[in-house]
Amino acid sequence: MDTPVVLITEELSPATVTALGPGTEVRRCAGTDRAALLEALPEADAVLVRSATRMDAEAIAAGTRLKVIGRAGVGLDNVDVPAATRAGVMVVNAPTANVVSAAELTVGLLLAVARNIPQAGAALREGHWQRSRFTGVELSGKTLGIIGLGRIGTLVAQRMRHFDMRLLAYDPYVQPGHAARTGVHMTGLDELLAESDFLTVHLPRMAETAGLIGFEALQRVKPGVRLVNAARGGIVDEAELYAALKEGRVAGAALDVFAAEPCTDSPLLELDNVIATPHLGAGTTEAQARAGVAVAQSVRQALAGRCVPEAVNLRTGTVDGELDPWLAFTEQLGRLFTATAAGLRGKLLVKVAGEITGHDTTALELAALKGALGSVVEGGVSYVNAPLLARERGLGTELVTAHDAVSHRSLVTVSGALPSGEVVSVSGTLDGPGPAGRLVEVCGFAVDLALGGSMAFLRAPAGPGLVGAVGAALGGVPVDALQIAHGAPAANTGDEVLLALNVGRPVPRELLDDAALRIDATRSWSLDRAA
Ligand SMILES: NC(=O)c1ccc[n+]([C@@H]2O[C@H](COP(=O)([O-])OP(=O)(O)OC[C@H]3O[C@@H](n4cnc5c(N)ncnc54)[C@H](O)[C@@H]3O)[C@@H](O)[C@H]2O)c1
Ligand SMILES: O=C(O)CC[C@@H](O)C(=O)O
Repeated sequence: MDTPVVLITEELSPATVTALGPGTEVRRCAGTDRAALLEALPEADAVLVRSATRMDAEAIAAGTRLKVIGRAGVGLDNVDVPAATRAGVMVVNAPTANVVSAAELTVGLLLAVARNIPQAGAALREGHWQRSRFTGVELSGKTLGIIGLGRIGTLVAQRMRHFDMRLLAYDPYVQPGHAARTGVHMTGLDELLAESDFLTVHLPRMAETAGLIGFEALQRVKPGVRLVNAARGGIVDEAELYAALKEGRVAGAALDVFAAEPCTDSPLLELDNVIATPHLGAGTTEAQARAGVAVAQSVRQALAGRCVPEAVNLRTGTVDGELDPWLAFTEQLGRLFTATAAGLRGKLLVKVAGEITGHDTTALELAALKGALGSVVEGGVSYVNAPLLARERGLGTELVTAHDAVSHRSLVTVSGALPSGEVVSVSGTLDGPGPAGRLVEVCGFAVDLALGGSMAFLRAPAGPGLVGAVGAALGGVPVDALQIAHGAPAANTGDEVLLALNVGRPVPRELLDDAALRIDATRSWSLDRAA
């Protein structure tokens, strides 16, 4: 396999490249230079961005080899996650890496907007010693309204409690118990706006939150309120905020984020009662190192074909390391299932039995689906888009687990019913020495062959001379192993047997047809080495 190319499009901590390790080729381009980005993406297996690179549908489509987008930070508003999911591209972020830094900046902005610190400092540099002009207000005894009590909102609450502030929060998705433990009283938005002396916003930017603090909300604020936004631009309507600041209804604002960034010419920047920073919430050495390393580690896992706990568009969470070999193996079973069933209909049942059920095996359902769809769906199938592609084809999946795997330590079976009612199933295990898995059952026939490489199967009436006839038909195709498998006692296989072969190279269809003809096979199929 070629060395994967990781494209870095923004300034990231040097620790990021170290964490990517020697097995990747790092390339760089400026994510804000659209033409350069679109030119570099087609060769990238992974792209690492912060908030300034727009990974929209066009950019994702340009990344024809792209397997993962790593966002070294929290917000994903610059990444089109649905477009990535459709394209089978994993999106990973570093959801907790910079929350402390963002909360600390918020605390700094609250103090700065209360005491006019930046303005007073700037005036002093210009030679003006103006003490009364910059008289501020205390935080102690005042009410702080926190809009969005998630990770950062909570850290801000925990810190501001020590400034003797009364804490209110508006967040319809937070449990009251969490707020109570943090010393915060939950309210409706109107009550919070009416009662707060300081407001701080900690929401993601989404359709629902864009413009949330707009004309109506700013009409309802307590006159003289001071507002901090270190979350995302656009949640506070900039034109309405400007008007409210001019009128004095809002006494001051501290803004770290803007609707369009970089932002150097907003009318807000001309107001004396506005202080601003250039999106510095995550701008600390610690946060950058944490975010870079976390996202680099996730990207490495994604490039190695593993499930990544931090992936935002993947159904599985953490996958135990011990389950890793089972993922690739179950994917192979999924491929063999599709070849055996000659199609995909209705529902794919993934049964996991035995010792491995001691782990969370949800990812095996995805692995089977990825394998099952891989040979029949054009374009890439990944853990990310497999559920979507299955839904589009009306294919359901179900995972069932059983404690006991009968004669194996652990066993995975992928099965499904054909329109005729016939059940197709394939089972395999990784029991035994070595990493290679064994195929132990195909449609009720008990086999014992290595699963992998190229295989061929013929189902035919039992009788003499089967092996010779098949061998003669396959001619020069090297046969590594051949078994005549009989139906398991409970299987409804009649007087048929299954000839199952491990072959050294893919069997051309015409040779398999010839072999089938010679032994009156009722069905024949093959599995080629996975690409
Ligand atoms: N300035 C910076 O550099 C910087 C750094 C980190 C994060 N951020 C921004 O801060 C935001 C918050 O980060 P977080 O880690 O706390 O996220 P989070 O997901 O932990 O918290 C967001 C909270 O908003 C709430 N919420 C969602 N929709 C809401 C709505 N319509 N009304 C009220 N509440 C709603 C959620 O329930 C959640 O509790 C991020 O989305 C990111 O955009 C900015
Ligand atoms: O500095 C950055 O890249 C943005 C940080 C922050 O806004 C985030 O969403 O993580």
